[in-house]
Amino acid sequence: MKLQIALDTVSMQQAVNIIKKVHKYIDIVEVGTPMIIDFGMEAVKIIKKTFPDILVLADTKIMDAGEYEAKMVFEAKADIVTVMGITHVETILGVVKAASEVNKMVLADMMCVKNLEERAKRLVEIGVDYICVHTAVDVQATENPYDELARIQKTVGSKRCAIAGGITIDSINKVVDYKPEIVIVGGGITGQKNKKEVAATFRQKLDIYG
Ligand SMILES: O=C([C@H](O)CO)[C@H](O)[C@H](O)COP(=O)(O)O
Repeated sequence: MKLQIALDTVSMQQAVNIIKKVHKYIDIVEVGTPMIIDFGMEAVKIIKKTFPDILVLADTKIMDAGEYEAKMVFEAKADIVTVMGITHVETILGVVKAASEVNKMVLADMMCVKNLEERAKRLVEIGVDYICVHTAVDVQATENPYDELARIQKTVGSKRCAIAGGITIDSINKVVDYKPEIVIVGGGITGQKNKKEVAATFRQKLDIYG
């Protein structure tokens, strides 16, 4: 399992400082959607240049103009781009086309998708690399992604699963049994005082379960 740290509501300097602290424990850095709105693809370029050995995911949450927008993301040297699983197949096909041309990857964010299993199968068929169950920040007070993880793991297998949305060191035990390929943690690390120690604990948990 890969640990992805989501950097959402931080400045560029804060982002670099956090990555320096947790670098040895994480596999993927997510340039979160708020950072992309704030800094654009410069955020991706700076992080990729500063930490060339870490995979960078740009959480663009593409909904339209899939090929065009994905090309911009890969030109900025991101390794993974996100597209909304609920959007048109044509848009997702465009994102997949852009990724395949540069041997990069696509994660589909399944937020708000109702026919989860059916849609997940279709997206894998058309070339999406990861299917991410995701509880939006705005509804985390009442919802969580764990039931959807169980459903998606059964549908597409652990290697194609990703999960995000309010995961903490106290809730990681609800995740590891399903062995999702990518475990995405934002506030569960960035919102903690002892970010390095918490990241190390997440790493230890994921490594125990494989
Ligand atoms: O994608 C995200 C959200 O939509 C805000 O952009 C977050 O990166 C994702 O939810 C992970 O962050 P936490 O929920 O704080 O773990």
